[in-house]
Parts: sequence; C-alpha cells; structure tokens
Amino acid sequence: MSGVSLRKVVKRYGALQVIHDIDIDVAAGEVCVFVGPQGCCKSTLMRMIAGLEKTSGGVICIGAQDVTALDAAQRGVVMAYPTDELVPHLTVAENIALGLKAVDVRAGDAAGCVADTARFLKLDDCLHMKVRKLPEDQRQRTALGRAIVRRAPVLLLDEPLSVQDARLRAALREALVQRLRDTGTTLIYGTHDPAEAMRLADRIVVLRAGRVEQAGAPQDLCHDPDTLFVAEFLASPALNVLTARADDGMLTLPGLGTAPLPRHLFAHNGTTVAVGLRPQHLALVPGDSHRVTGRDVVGDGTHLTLTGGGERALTVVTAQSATALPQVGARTGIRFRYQDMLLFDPVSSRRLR
Ligand SMILES: Nc1ncnc2c1ncn2[C@@H]1O[C@H](COP(=O)(O)OP(=O)(O)OP(=O)(O)O)[C@@H](O)[C@H]1O
Repeated sequence: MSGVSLRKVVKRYGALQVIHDIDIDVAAGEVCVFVGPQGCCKSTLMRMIAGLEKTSGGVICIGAQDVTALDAAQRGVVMAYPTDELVPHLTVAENIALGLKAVDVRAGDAAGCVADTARFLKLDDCLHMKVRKLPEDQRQRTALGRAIVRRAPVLLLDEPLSVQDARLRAALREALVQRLRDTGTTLIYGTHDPAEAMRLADRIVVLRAGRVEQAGAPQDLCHDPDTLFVAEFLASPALNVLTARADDGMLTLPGLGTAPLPRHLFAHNGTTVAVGLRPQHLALVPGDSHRVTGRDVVGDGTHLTLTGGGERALTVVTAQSATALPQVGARTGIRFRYQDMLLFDPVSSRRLR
C-alpha cells in the first residue's frame, strides 16, 4: 500500500503562479477528498500527482519513492477525469480493457475483470456498443471503469460522477468508495461539492486559490474550522455571519444583543469581529425581536428565515414540528449559547482562538 505526500509543491504557467507551496499527506488506504470552489486548483494538483502535468517546484512522493521527475506510466498511479479520452470506435468493454494494458493480466482473467467492473457500473446492457454511440453518462461511467478495472494502489478520481443523474450518483459514489476501501486503495477524490466531501472522506483537503486552506477529518473541519472560508464553505445549511463590534470586553451582535468577548481576545477590543453562528445553534424563544420571513420544511427539520435588527437575515434550523413553529409574518425572539459562537478576524478570515 502506498500513501502520497506533497512537499512545497508549486505550479506556474509562465509568470502566473497558480499553486503555492502545497504540503499534503495522504495515508496509505485513505480516502482523501480535495474540495474547493471552481479555480481552487484541485484538477491541476491531481494531474501533477498523476504525472500528467509537470511540477514547477517541490517534491511528490508515492510511497517512499520520489516520483517528481517520473512519467505518468512509471508512477503506479491511475487517474480518471471528466474529459478522459475514450476511444470512440471501440466498445465499452474494449475501452474498459484498455485500463488493464499496463498490467500483466491473463486474457481470461481480463475478461472477468472487465465484466465485473461493467456490472458494478451498470454498464452490462451496453457492454458491446461503441462508445461514440453512447450518451454522456454512460461514457463517463466507461471512463471510470477504465480507471478502476486495474486496481491500482493509488487512484485519482476528479468529479468521476459529475454527469450522472442524482439518484445514480448518490448510490454509485457510496458503493465506489466502499469498493475501493475494501481493496485498500489510496483514493484521492476531487469535487466542488462540500456535502459530497463530508460524506466520503476520511480526510478533507480544502483548497482555495492554489493553497491548502485546511486539512483534516470531516468532523474536525466542520466543528473546528481555522478560517471563516472553511466554516462557510463546509456549512450546510449556510452559516449565519454577523459583523460584531468588540468594546470593553463585550461583543455587540446586530439584532442579537450582546455577548462576552472571551478574556484571551481582549486585544480585539475596539475592533470588529466576524461571528459565525450555525443555524442549528440558534433557538426560538418567546419575544418579538425578529419577524419570520421564510419557512421551509427540509429533511432535517424546518428552516426559518428571520429578519430583525441586523443587516442580514438569519437562518434558524429546528427539529420542532412545523405546526408548533411561528408562521411567516409572526414575531419571535432568538437565543444562542455564547460557546457556540465562532469568532474570526474579518480581514484575514483566521479564527480567533
Ligand atoms: N494551461 C493553463 N494555463 C494557464 N492557467 C491555467 C492553465 N490550466 C489551469 N490554469 C489556471 O489554474 C487555475 C486552476 O485550474 P484547475 O482546473 O486546476 O481548477 P479546479 O479547481 O480544478 O477547477 P475546475 O475543476 O472547475 O476546473 C485556474 O485559475 C486556471 O485558470
């Protein structure tokens, strides 16, 4: 089993530097998800690990071996990505079998591996069709099949199910990750979707503009974000963010009254602080400080939108039955626990601890 490590990895296109001194460690057999908004550089980084893109600086190791200068074929790593080039005049089975070209598999075994992979990816019905005749979702699953059939020790999948319909995508991604876990594969999975990252990962690497914003276990990132960016990016439903004034050891939160500034943050007296409050951490209490302007029943409870005092509307999520909750237009009060506030420097976005 091989892990992957990156040390001070840099990528430049001419004078433009897009990746800045990235350090990442992916343990052997781990499911590591690279996630970030568009342009965060996850694809470029994954292509560099696979050897499909040259590095401009730094070191990439697969297992104990420095592979920075090696070609893709010498790295023992397989990557599938959305634009993977299938051979249009070959069938699904023949395209999947191309994934076995680089390894020594007997013909009989190869046919079995291809059939098993196709069955797993729900491609049995079109196994002998030429891929040029297939719709995009089947072509994407064929490309994925070509990547997973070989059972490489390190696999890189960049949005491997992006064009699948929602139901199949959800079912297949769980099954896919479980299958790869069972075989001890080290998996690096790229996505723009934080919910997908939270579901699949042993470890998440949040990327932003070519830098690692934070890396860690999903629950750690969610409960203990280092930056406002990570807190907002991973929050579902969206984090409530307020700009609070800190004075004389107290925070004034627009529309929510005052809260004590922790003693070790007294240096911030006289400044403003960004305060994050999760919708799950706000509770309704009798009162009239806020007006209900929206009510949505979602899977995990009811989401209420409340306006009052502050410059932005607040979201409250409650598991209370919808019938017990105020109607749109009604007034209510809000309560929160001081220890649930996440405090950030509004300029650097760093967490104030
Ligand atoms: N060949 C290139 N020349 C110049 N800039 C490039 C090149 N390839 C990528 N970039 C830039 O590098 C940055 C990262 O691109 P990349 O494709 O890795 O982003 P991404 O986070 O994977 O997003 P997406 O998945 O949406 O493409 C972007 O700002 C992009 O414009």
